[in-house]
Amino acid sequence: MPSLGTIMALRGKVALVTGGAQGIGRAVVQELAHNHAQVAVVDLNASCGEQCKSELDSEFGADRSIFLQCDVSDADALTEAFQKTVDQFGHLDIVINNAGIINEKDWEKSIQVNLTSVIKGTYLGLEHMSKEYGKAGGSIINVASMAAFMHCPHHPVYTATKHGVVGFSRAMADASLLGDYGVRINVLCPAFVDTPLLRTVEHEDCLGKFFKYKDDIKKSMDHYGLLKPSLIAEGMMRLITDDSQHGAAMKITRSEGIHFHEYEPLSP
Ligand SMILES: NC(=O)C1=CN([C@@H]2O[C@H](COP(=O)(O)OP(=O)(O)OC[C@H]3O[C@@H](n4cnc5c(N)ncnc54)[C@H](O)[C@@H]3O)[C@@H](O)[C@H]2O)C=CC1
Ligand SMILES: CCCCCC(=O)CC\C=C/C=C/C=C/[C@@H](O)[C@@H](O)CCCC(=O)O
Repeated sequence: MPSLGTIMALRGKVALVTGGAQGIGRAVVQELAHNHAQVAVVDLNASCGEQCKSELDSEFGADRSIFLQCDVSDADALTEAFQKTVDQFGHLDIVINNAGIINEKDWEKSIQVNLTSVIKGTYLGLEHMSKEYGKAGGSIINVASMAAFMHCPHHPVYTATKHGVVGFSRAMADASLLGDYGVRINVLCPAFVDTPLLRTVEHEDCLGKFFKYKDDIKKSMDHYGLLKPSLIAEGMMRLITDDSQHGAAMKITRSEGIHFHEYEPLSP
């Protein structure tokens, strides 16, 4: 049951979620709509996206969401998706750069989707929300991973992209303060979550030369356990609605639940 505070915080707000048609993004889209936000679901997968839109229409009405089929690694397409969102709903308040893949074979693609697109999505979010562009402010949450705090031998490029997302997001949070953008920027780092992404590790096309370690990955999943996408959505709602959160790295694990990485203070 959504809290009155969350509904108050999100009613009239417009959110854009990349990778919103499945997995973690789908859970976040559901929670946003449930709390009376309007949502743009941006996803490469047209069939999943149309299914998601149909479900949202049935539960919340056709005016609560749009589905925009888009490859986030295509900068022009992503730019168009942001503009279509603002054209449809009039403004933008929340951006969740969530889309991500595991592909150690076509590792350049992993970097394009998991890091370059998150950078582009952050900059597009600022163009539509930052006071430096005459806008009213907002909130950006980039999705990294607990892989950003560990180094796993079976997906080194994926690990690199997630380290990059954390570093970029925290640096942009500092820039937002310095430049008085009025935009809070945070990063969310889940452990293993029970979504279709985890099933990609069964395919040699995704793990490439590291496919021989796939049993090791499964041991990690068994050891650490799988989280439900709904718990990640709960953490996302906290980052969206808690105005005190800026530059934070939220971790979500089976052992510690929703918590935050504690960074050493920078030496003066
Ligand atoms: N599942 C897990 O164990 C964890 C996932 N994450 C991260 O969470 C985010 C979401 O992952 P999941 O929901 O698990 O994955 P998922 O594969 O279940 O869903 C990802 C969605 O993104 C879409 N997508 C993929 N490439 C795209 C592209 N180029 N353009 C637009 N949409 C695209 C897919 O169509 C899919 O609907 C990713 O950034 C992932 O790295 C982080 C930690 C753990
Ligand atoms: C190839 C599979 C990758 C799937 C997508 C992911 O990003 C999975 C998440 C990657 C690693 C998860 C590690 C989980 C560790 C936690 O459970 C934690 O308890 C370990 C303590 C480290 C810490 O809290 O800093």
